[in-house]
Parts: sequence; structure tokens; C-alpha cells
Amino acid sequence: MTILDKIVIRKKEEVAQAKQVVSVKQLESGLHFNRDPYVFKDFLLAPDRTGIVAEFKRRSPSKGIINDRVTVEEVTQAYAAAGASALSVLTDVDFFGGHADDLLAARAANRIPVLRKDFMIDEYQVLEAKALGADIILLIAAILTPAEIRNLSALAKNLGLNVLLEVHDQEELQRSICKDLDAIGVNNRNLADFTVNIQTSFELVEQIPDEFMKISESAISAVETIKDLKNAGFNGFLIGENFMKTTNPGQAMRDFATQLISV
Ligand SMILES: O=C(O)c1ccccc1NCC(=O)[C@H](O)[C@H](O)COP(=O)(O)O
Repeated sequence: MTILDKIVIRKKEEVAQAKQVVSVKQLESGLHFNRDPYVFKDFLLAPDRTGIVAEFKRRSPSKGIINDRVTVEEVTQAYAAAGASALSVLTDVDFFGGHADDLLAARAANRIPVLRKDFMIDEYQVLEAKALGADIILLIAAILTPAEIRNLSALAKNLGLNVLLEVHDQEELQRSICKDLDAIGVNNRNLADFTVNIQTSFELVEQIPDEFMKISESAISAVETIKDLKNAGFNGFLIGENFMKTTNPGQAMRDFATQLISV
């Protein structure tokens, strides 16, 4: 069994429990339910932003604890001030040490799009994402059928949310593309065995239709890589560990963004 299989099994239990505690009706009366989400594309393409989707990531299955000494408010505000186009906030508790409260805190502290980074398998989680104030949801092709992707993305669109589809190879991409997606992310990390290879992005970028924003995800640690990814056609760059492993992730993002201007 891969880590992804384990995460999905746990996620099904979590969603079933959550439905017992908070009804769909209660979600729909939630704090942020009627808020208009930010448009992801506008922030990715804004000339005064970097295209970086900066992630708040306390720990991960591949690395264990990355940083448990910083707060979501201080880090995400510093990311936004340093030119992040969007924030990625992990809400998975068991495998990433995240929490729904992290998303609420990031939302309250910032005025740029926030991605709910989780393993979405049920419509309930999409409603939750909206209630928590997310602007973007992630759909991972490796854990969803094409029909599930169509249904979850259609619901997200109805709620005004942006949809980022994550793929790892050409087969996932071709079977998963549908009309309600806004962005397609190529994950350079193989979620089954944790190996990382930035070439995955370069190999897949030309297969992604131009109507979608193109995001390269994971294992990005050099400004030169961003330059190469931009030249290859990517609009966005999801970066977590490279910033979070430092004592001051916001400053690490600022230094990175400053170097980006000169490459
Ligand atoms: O990061 C992991 O170990 C991981 C394991 C299993 C499923 C997902 C995982 N990560 C989620 C991500 O995609 C990354 O957090 C994100 O792309 C940022 O990656 P990085 O810059 O390498 O932290």
C-alpha cells in the first residue's frame, strides 16, 4: 500500500466523521460562504507578483517535521508581502500536521488567493473549502476518477472557486482534463515513492492546453529553475519545503524573489 492509499483511507474516515459534526447546511451558513473568491489567474499573471504559490507546510510524509516553530499568520503574511501570487495551506492533520484553522488564519490575514491543500475525495470537502475561505481547491488525478474530477470541479465552479488539477504523467493528464479546471499542476514528486524529478514538468508542459494556467509543483529550490520553467511555458511555481525548512520562511521567500528579479 502506498502513502497515497493510506491518506485516502484516512481521508474517507475523516470526511464521514466531519459530516456527523457539521452538516452541509451549517457549512453553507459559514463565515466565508458568500465571499467572492479571488481569481487565481489574475494573481498568477500580475506583473508585480512572482507566480510563486508559497506553501505553509509543517511536516510531510517524505521529510517528517519541516518546521513547527512558526505561525501561519507570520509566514503567510511575509509570503504575500514578498510577492507570492497565492498561498497554499495544508489542512490535512494526520500526515502534514495542518488544520482547517490554518486556512481560516491564512484567509483572515491575507488578501491574495489561498489554496486549500488537501486530498479532496468528496463534495463535502469542497463546501468546507468554501466555508473556510479558500479561493482554490486541489484535485489530484492519481486519487480520482475522471467522473469524480468532473463532478468536484463543477461543484467548485458553481461556488466560484478556482480549480487546480494535479497530474504526474501524460496518462493522468489526458484522462482528467475537463472544462471546469482553471489550472493544471505538474507534480515533480511521485506521490507513491516520493522520488522527485523536475524533468516531469518539462516533459509534460507542451501537452497542457493553453487555455489552462500551468503550474510546476514540488522540489523547486533554485531561481534558475523558475527561469527555465517560465521559458518552457509555466505561469506558476508551487514551493513549500525550500522556504519552510528555514528558520524564517518569509525572509527565505523574500530573498528568493529578489534573486528572481535578476535572472
Ligand atoms: O511532500 C510530501 O512528502 C508529499 C507526500 C505525499 C503526498 C503529497 C506530498 N506533498 C504535497 C505536495 O505536493 C507538496 O507539498 C507541494 O507541491 C510543495 O512541494 P515542496 O516544494 O517540495 O515542499
